[in-house]
Amino acid sequence: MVTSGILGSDADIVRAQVERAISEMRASRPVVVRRGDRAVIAFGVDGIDIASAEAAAALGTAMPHLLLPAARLRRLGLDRTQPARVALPQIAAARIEALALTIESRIDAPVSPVDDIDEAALELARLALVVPAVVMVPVPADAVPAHVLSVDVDGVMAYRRLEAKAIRIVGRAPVPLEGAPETEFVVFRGGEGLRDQVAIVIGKVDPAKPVPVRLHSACLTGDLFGSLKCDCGDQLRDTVQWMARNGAGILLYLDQEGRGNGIANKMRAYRLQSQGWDTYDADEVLGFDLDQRRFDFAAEMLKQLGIRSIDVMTNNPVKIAAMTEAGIEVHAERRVIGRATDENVRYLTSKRDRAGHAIDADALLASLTARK
Ligand SMILES: Nc1nc2c(ncn2[C@@H]2O[C@H](COP(=O)(O)OP(=O)(O)OP(=O)(O)O)[C@@H](O)[C@H]2O)c(=O)[nH]1
Ligand SMILES: [Zn+2]
Repeated sequence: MVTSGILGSDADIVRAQVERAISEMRASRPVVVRRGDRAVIAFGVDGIDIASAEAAAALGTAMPHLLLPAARLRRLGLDRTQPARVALPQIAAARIEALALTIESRIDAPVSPVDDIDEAALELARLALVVPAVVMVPVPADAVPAHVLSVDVDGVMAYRRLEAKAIRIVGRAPVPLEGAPETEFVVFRGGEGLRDQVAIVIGKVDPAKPVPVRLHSACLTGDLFGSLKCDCGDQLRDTVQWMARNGAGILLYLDQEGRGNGIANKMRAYRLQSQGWDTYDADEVLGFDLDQRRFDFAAEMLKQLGIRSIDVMTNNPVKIAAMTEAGIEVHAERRVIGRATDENVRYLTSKRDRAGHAIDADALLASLTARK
């Protein structure tokens, strides 16, 4: 049913609810996740207020549980590919922290499968860029306090897909760059969590031919500050210069810091890395899988710029597959390699070995040795 009201159609209202729920979760406030007459009060573990979780438990009739993603369960010693629940007879802060966050913990109780409400709560945590671990307190639907925001399971699960299409241009202007004077920045709003995404259009792009395109996920440390821990800054600048020299291209600068985990979680992962963990294991300790990113909204940006066929500049097979799946023809692939440093060699070889990136790590190592 489509009705017209102050907030728009029914679909617009559902979208607004999900966006508000993301904001609540980021603020460490509880959210009610509902389906029909089932209701569960969800508390993201990141910044959880134990007193309010206890107050919610006092309203409940069923035992609360802690929801953990597969990556975290693996770190706790279980061979899992799906999330699971652990019963919480009490809302005990120390136990929740041990199960959800502590490095060297082990699972301490049997786990059970998740349901649709659990899946939606985990998706909300991911959209909110908080650690994907959630305390779930089932309550009777009529016991839910009016001031706690409610969100519907189907709305949450459909959100990313719908939002990818809802992206739109909100501003554009010429921004001459060093070495690429004929450049335009085109800002889109939408996609995951309504963030702003930027297409940097270099030179005169001809949509009738395959266009050189790089999808570049934001890396504050590498892109802006020249961090030695990754190769992002080199990839960014080298691509822009290459496009300018070769006539034209588009760099999509995507607000997906930390492989989609957000800057706070990337710093938590870096802290673990400084204690010896590799880039993917560090993310797993925090409950994240290899990569949280989706690129469907990036394909939509290209379509709105009139681009249908691209020469993609990446080493990442997931980016290539995502373009093809979203209906963008990948005419050719070009690799983008930054400088090897003592600090990023392990990161680059991990990307090759664990995420299948097309990185010639032997050549990188040789270039590192040659420079010494
Ligand atoms: N979680 C996490 N993210 C990282 C780490 N190092 C870099 N990143 C992020 O990884 C992403 C790298 O983005 P890209 O260079 O566009 O993508 P890619 O997957 O490396 O693929 P390429 O196109 O081949 O470069 C950025 O969002 C960085 O912030 C890390 O150690 N942990
Ligand atoms: Zn980086």
